[in-house]
Amino acid sequence: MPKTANIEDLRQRARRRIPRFLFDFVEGGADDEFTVRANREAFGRHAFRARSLVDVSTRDLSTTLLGQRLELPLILGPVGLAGLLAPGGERLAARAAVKKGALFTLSTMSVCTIEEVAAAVPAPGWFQLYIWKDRGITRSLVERAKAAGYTALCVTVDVPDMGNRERDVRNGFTVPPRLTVANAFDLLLHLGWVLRMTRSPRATFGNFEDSKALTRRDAVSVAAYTSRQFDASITWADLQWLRELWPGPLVLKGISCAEDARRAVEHGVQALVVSNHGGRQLDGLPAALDVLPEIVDAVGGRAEVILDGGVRRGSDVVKAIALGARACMIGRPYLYGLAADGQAGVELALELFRKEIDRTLTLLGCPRLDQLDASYLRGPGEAPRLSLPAGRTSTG
Ligand SMILES: Cc1cc2nc3c(=O)[nH]c(=O)nc-3n(C[C@H](O)[C@H](O)[C@H](O)COP(=O)(O)O)c2cc1C
Ligand SMILES: CC(C)CC(=O)C(=O)O
Repeated sequence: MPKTANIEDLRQRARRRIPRFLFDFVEGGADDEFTVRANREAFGRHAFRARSLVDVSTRDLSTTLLGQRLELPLILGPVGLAGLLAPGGERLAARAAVKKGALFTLSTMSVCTIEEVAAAVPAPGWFQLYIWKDRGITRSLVERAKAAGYTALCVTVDVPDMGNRERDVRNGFTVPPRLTVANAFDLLLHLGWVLRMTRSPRATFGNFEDSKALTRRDAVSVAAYTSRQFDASITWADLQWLRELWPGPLVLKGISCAEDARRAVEHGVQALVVSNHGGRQLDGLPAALDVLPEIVDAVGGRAEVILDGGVRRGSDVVKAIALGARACMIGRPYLYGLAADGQAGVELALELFRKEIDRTLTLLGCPRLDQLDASYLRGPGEAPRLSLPAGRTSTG
């Protein structure tokens, strides 16, 4: 098999290794997937301004995030159902993050439980919260995360209801996944995945008893399950309630305009994730990278800003940090690794990023990540657009 040179190669490996309905769940976005594509294309509108004759013989890729030192400026974003890609998927990804000096965020909607992931690593990372209509359940999630030692609560604010994921509708994707006439051939082609999953203790949302009880006969779509549970009535006022439950750092994920960024800071949020949920929620939102400068400006250093969406290259990370992000969050890139080769695949994804960030800093003439600023970029209008071959989001 040819060597895996970049994240796109890892994506191709993942595509071959898991059933189509699962790959589509990972890959897909909402409606026409305009925002999914926009996230990626935005990076091509920024070109570098490199400096020459700078001593770049040693480089420093480290950063600090909410006081924690990271060897790599990368956060594995919260991802529901990662445990369907490989048995124990969330545990494997959390271990890979620790090994490579990145940070892991566990989703409320994980297959492994809050406690299982915490027990798999020396110190757990962040816990991502979806607010349930039943506040007793929400409270219990926060208390479990606190007891298990998660270091920050990352509240996702862009899912009052699920985005319209048409690939999942078409594929009839359910939790737990079901054998149907339509997907029988797909499953037959991926017997390795079927066998691997028979070793998995569960294929549903592990943190919830009602979900754990779901059988293949009463399987539900992700949209139906979350619509029943997620609270679409939450407002800024509810953050105060969360503050009382969670004394540690609070992160808001899914901020996409300056007004909300300012409000988040006024509510004492320590970090915010500029994100459109990887284009999976409101289709038509601009690329996360395009709204980053407006948000960095609105925050004015009063909170840490993280860029999430479309990051596929080390050079993307360098561009986001030059525009004021402290770190980048990645979703699909590490899921490709997990699907392709379990923990080793996630480590490979992170190693590809590490090498690319390192090489970019070297060639850019900026040996330290913390020295990056907008002077290392030529913005849209200042430089010709860098474009990939038609229809490609990366090479490979
Ligand atoms: C399969 C999948 C499941 C996701 N589940 C969650 C989730 O449970 N909670 C959440 O806040 N974001 C979730 N996200 C969004 C990611 O955290 C992240 O915002 C997005 O993937 C970033 O875009 P990228 O995939 O281009 O890196 C999910 C994304 C994917 C691809
Ligand atoms: C399982 C889902 C609720 C996770 C999610 O937020 C997503 O798919 O984007």
